[in-house]
Amino acid sequence: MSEERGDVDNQRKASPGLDPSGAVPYETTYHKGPVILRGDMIPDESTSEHLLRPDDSPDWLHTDPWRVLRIQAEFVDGFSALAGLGPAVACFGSARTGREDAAYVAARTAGGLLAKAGYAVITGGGPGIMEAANRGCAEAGGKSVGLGIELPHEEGINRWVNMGITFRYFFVRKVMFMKYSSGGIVFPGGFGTLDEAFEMLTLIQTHKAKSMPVVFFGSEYWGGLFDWISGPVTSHGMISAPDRTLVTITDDVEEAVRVATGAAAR
Ligand SMILES: C/C(=C\CNc1ncnc2c1ncn2[C@@H]1O[C@H](COP(=O)(O)O)[C@@H](O)[C@H]1O)CO
Repeated sequence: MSEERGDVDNQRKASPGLDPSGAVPYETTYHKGPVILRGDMIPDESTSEHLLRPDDSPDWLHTDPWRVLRIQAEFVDGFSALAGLGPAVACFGSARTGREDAAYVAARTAGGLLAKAGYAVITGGGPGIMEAANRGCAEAGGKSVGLGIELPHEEGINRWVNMGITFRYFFVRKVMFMKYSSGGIVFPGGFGTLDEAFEMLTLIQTHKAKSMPVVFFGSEYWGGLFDWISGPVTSHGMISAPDRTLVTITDDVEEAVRVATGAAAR
């Protein structure tokens, strides 16, 4: 071990005549960063010995301090991978949409149009709408990004992604969606899609994020939700009238892409 260790029992050797009370100064000094320790304060085990000692149990892996480091590592990996991405639009939508579904066809078309307009497509990297948007983008030669999430029994990132990152924590992944997109297209979906769309809207509404276009594709699917938002949610004062203007609803893929890329007035 590199730290200077002394035999504690031999540290305080008598120095006859130094002090009539018999007290003698400490002989050995142990350095621990900026701290010095002497006498009984010197630990039995040096820092290096502690580091290199095999663990008795791996329980510490499940403690919050260690979890915080894993979360930090996930942010570092995400930021490092995405920092140079360039302009991008997030596409959200159901993981369950079949390949024959009209919404799949629309998302694939949108992915292609976004790539041709010079935008990367960022999805959750899963099946359904995510696969469709990644597929359209990859087919058009664009940057097709999948921000996957570790889920038991899931296949992993779809084969149309050319830059994929798998996250353990949903909230870290959400930061990546927000930080690296300048607009979003929300295709029909369930709880996951609603969560992502409303996260985006809430951050914009509260000015935690810059204002960006959010397009809901599919008026028949989303109409009921927005009738309710424009009706009871607004009349009860739960949102203000301008909040309703944060979203565009359309059935036209080209319009969805124009609005999401900021190429059309909202
Ligand atoms: C449940 C199924 C697949 C799950 N796989 C997913 N992979 C990646 N991202 C996912 C997955 N499921 C949900 N998401 C995220 O939520 C949105 C879709 O959720 P919804 O509840 O289906 O609307 C999507 O945008 C993803 O970011 C089926 O095999």
